[in-house]
Amino acid sequence: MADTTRRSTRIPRPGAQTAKPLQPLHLVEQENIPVPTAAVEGGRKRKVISPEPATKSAKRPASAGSRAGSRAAAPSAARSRGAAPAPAPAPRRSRGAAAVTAAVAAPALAAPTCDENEWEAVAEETGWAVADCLGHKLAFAKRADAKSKVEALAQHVKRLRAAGWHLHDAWQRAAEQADTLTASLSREAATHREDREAQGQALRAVQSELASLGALLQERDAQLGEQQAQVTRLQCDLAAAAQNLQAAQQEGRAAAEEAQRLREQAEELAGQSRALSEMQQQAQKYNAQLQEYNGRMQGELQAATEALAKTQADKAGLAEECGALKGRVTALEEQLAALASTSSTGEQMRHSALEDASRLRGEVAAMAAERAAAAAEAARLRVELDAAKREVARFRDATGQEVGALEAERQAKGALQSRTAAQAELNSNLHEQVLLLREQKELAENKLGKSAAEVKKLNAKVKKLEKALAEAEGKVVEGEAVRRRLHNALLELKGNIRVFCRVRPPATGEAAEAAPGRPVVAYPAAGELAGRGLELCQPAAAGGSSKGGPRDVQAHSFGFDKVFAPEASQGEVFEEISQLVQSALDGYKVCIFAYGQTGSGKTHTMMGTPQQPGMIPRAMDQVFAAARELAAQGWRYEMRAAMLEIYNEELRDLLGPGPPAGKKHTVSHDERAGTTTVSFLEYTDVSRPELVAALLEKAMKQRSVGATAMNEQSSRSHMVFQLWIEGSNVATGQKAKGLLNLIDLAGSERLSRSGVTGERLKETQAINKSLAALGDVIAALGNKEGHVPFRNSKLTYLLQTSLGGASSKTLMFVNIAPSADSAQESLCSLRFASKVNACDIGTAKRNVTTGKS
Ligand SMILES: Nc1ncnc2c1ncn2[C@@H]1O[C@H](COP(=O)(O)OP(=O)(O)OP(=O)(O)O)[C@@H](O)[C@H]1O
Repeated sequence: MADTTRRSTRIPRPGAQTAKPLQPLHLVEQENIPVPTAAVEGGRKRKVISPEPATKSAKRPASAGSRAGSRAAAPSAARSRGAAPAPAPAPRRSRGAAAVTAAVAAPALAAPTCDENEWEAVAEETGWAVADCLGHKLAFAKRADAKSKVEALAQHVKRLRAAGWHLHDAWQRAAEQADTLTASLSREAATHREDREAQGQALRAVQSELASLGALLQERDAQLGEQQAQVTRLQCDLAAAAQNLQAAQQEGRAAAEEAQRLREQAEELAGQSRALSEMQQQAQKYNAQLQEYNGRMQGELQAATEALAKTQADKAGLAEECGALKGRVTALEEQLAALASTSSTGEQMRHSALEDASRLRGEVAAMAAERAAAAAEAARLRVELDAAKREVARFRDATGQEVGALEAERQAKGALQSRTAAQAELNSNLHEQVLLLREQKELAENKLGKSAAEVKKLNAKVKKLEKALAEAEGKVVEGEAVRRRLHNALLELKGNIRVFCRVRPPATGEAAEAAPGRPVVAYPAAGELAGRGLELCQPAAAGGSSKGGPRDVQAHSFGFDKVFAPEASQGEVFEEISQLVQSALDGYKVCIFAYGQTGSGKTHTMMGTPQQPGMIPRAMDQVFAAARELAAQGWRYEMRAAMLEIYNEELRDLLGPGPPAGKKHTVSHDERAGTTTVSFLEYTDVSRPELVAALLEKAMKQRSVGATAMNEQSSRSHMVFQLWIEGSNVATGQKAKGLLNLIDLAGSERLSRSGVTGERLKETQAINKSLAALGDVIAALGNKEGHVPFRNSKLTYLLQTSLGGASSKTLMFVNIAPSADSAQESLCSLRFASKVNACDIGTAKRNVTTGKS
């Protein structure tokens, strides 16, 4: 960390460090104002800037006076011993050496004849500076006499002695101050080391906390994912169960309806069955009656048939008898004829025959009567038979009808019985079905009950999961808030003004060595400055020569928040600023500048090329990607972009047509809302990432590009890219308004080196003025001054709300060319950047934040 410059004669004036505002150093050098050279030119000079020095410097004259008094006493004592006047004291080399030199040199200042105030009298009298006195050549008038010559000589010697003592006093004061400064610097270095270690520890703690938080977040994300998948599965199951339940309910309802219908049918059938049973019983009764009647009829028929057969047998007997009687009559008539023929005998015989005949006639008559009676009896019997037959026929008819009816009834009964059986079967089937359905119903009801319980369980589970989900979401949101807080704390810990140095690769033909084997830019590979330190070697020619003779190279060490060697890719550089870009999404106002001499790689860093996109396109990609990621947590973003350049202290819109003729862009601030508006500036909605590339291309084409001696494509204007980000979280109601300013500053260059005249000279002067104004603003902010000179340039006025607010974060890239030719410019840029880097360090706010974190 020690300043390796060998220009040890540059002893700072006390109090100059804080009182002097920052300016680009090439300007400082032009003004020839001594610049305080601290032990380390770069590096963060924590707690250097404080209001204290002003008070100290106010008190200083008194102590200086007392020192002057004590110093005056010593030479007087020496002079009183008559010692010869001492030559001007030699420069002090070290603290110990100074003490020795002071002790030894004082007696050597032999008896001067003038005192401490003598030089002031001489200066007052002559109006000379010490150098004038030392360089004054004594000249005598041609005719001057020896006395006047001696007097003049004595006068001159007196003045020289006074000058000598004055120089000696000045040297001694400087030596004392150097001692004090060295002591305070070493104390501060120790404090600084301790601070840095403490901050390093805090930073490591925060980083590990961040890492564990990140891991926790990832774990939570994974758990959330699993839970969501589980919820989805359960919801599917639930839907399926609900469908099953619905189907089961429908089935149940249908089954109940069917059961009801079957029950009704069964009841109807049971009624029918009962009616049929009654009918059957009646039919059986009727059948029995019919059978009885039939039996009776059969008996009667049998008796009638028997009577008929007897009557017919009687009739046949009568008919036989009648035939036998007829034969006997015939035989008697023949006998009578035979008797008539025999008269006497005949007569007698006739008589007897007559008698016989009359008896026979009687008998025949009796027999005829008998026959007639038999015939009558037969006729009666015949009538009776007919009647019986008719009765039988009638009975038969009746019986047949009855039998038919009975048969029909029997058939009906059979049909009824089979129907009853079928019905009974159906009934039993239905009964079985009813039982089955009842079982099914019970099952369905059970299932329904189970499903309802399951649904209840699932609902409870869903509710639990929803709660867990809400909790997890809450935790994610909380995690996001914690991340934002930690991210902010980390950035604050790192500093609200941070400086990165980037060294571009040497161009073809560019000499990158200050001396053989000594590269112009070297990077400490180990120690505290590894990765963030840089050593610039200035070739002798660029550094000038010293009084002590020609020197070879001058080495200057610097430390920043990060140093990127030429091989660092755009991606690696962006990685370091991505957190800052994220801050814009979190509602911060972010400014990222690229500062450096012409051709040092500012535009390459900010815009890049299509193959190697720079910070602006990468920042846009990140903003869109992060906005997409945050959408899952309910964040919605609206983005508007504008691009403008500041050329010769005038604003020009790079995306729109600009103001109408005769008008100019004006910048106005709304202090309360913390917003800035530029009149006639086109704000383009860039909610779609694909619009950005076209916008950037359009802007780059419009940007003023002119040729200078330093860079063929030198950008002579400051280019400002602004992205307004408005986010709102529908879930939490949070709102964030961020602004991202990405600024490619115009190339800084010393007028003497750029060799420009006319318009270019005017441009260069405007650029230098606005860069100096930027330095002033940063210094005033760093010193917590009451007045910050934002209005001194259009650039600082435009960025007022982004640079000065409590929620602003600033990063400056200092771009360096590695060539020997550019070493002086690089030194100026690095010194400017070092002062910017030192500005915000050691502020109360930062310490409190660090303590908290
Ligand atoms: N990191 C790098 N890697 C490769 N090439 C680079 C790098 N940085 C710068 N260059 C190249 O160096 C040249 C000058 O760079 P650039 O134009 O970015 O400088 P500048 O600082 O913007 O200059 P000016 O102020 O004049 O605009 C360009 O050709 C650029 O491509």
